[in-house]
Amino acid sequence: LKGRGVWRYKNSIPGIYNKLISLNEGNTPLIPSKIYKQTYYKFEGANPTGSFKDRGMTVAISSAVNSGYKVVTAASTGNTAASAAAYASRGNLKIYLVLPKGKVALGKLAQSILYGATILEVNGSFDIAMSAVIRLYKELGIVYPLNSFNPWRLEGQKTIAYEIAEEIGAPDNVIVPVGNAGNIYAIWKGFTELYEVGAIQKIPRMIGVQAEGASPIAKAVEKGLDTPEFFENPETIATAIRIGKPVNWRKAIKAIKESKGTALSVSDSEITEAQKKLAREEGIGAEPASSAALAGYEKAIKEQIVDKDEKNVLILTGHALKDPDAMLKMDSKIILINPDHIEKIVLGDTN
Ligand SMILES: Cc1ncc(COP(=O)(O)O)c(/C=C/C(=O)C(=O)O)c1O
Repeated sequence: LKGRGVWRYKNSIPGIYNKLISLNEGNTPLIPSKIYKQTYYKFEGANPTGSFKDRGMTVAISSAVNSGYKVVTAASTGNTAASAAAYASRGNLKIYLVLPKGKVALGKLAQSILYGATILEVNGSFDIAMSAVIRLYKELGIVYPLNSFNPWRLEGQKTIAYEIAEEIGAPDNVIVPVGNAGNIYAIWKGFTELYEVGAIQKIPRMIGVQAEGASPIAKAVEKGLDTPEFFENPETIATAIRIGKPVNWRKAIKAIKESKGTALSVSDSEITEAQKKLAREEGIGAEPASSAALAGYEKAIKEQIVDKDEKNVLILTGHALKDPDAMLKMDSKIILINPDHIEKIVLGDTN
């Protein structure tokens, strides 16, 4: 495992790990944009279970195993579930996933089943599932909570910053989709650690992007509030970030403020258009919540919050395959043909 992905940075990850539970996560592609001169996409969909969650899960599950836990649990909008289930099976741990019934994208539910997790469904939002896990952990203490208030998760996720800096130095702006708000803080923490040891000369501005119907942090930043107004019934097609009460909101606001960044929200239609643009112009398949990064980026350019010619990195947090329903709803070119006449179609198809 030496020299691979997240554990290449073992010395900067706190904790003693006699045993590493790893799927060689990390080392994801940094893809230059065809559209914007100095814009890059950090494609986290290339991780073993298809999202950035694997970076934090390898650390959290390794920590659970090294601490002798046998049972782990996580509430999730889907990607944490898929990742936790994979790493739990890798680490021979029993896992209970608490999921909002009917609100988890197909690919993620399928993965959670595939990896053999016990799935506890609740009627209600992700936030209801989250509060159940917190109560379970506080009352029982025998289960190990894997959500992103678990500091080990963020220690793994901060390696996103390390990889970016190694490849292109410190960007001017980093645009991150925000749900439970751990990742924007983790990435900021990574850049701050590099800055403190002199590896980079400036810390990028952290730009958080939320879906309008689930945007407590974006609204708090826009209104200059210290405490966000939470969303009782968050709603967006970007189900991964359909979170009304982010557990890490304090950390996210700290990262945004200290980096002189900001947070903004985008509509579902802007997210859908961005997902199409990423795929059909950049050749990159990202799920709706990830595409919010491009929607937010283009809105930030329009509002002169960022300059498109600066060195900017968008974090594409999850693979398009996670949410097949979102793709199937898109305009498509499907033509039923008589196979004997295929040349007519192709020769006649001028566009
Ligand atoms: C694709 C994708 N993009 C962005 C986010 C937001 O990251 P955070 O702001 O650190 O929460 C998530 C989060 C998912 C969960 O919270 C979960 O899986 O339970 C995600 O899956």
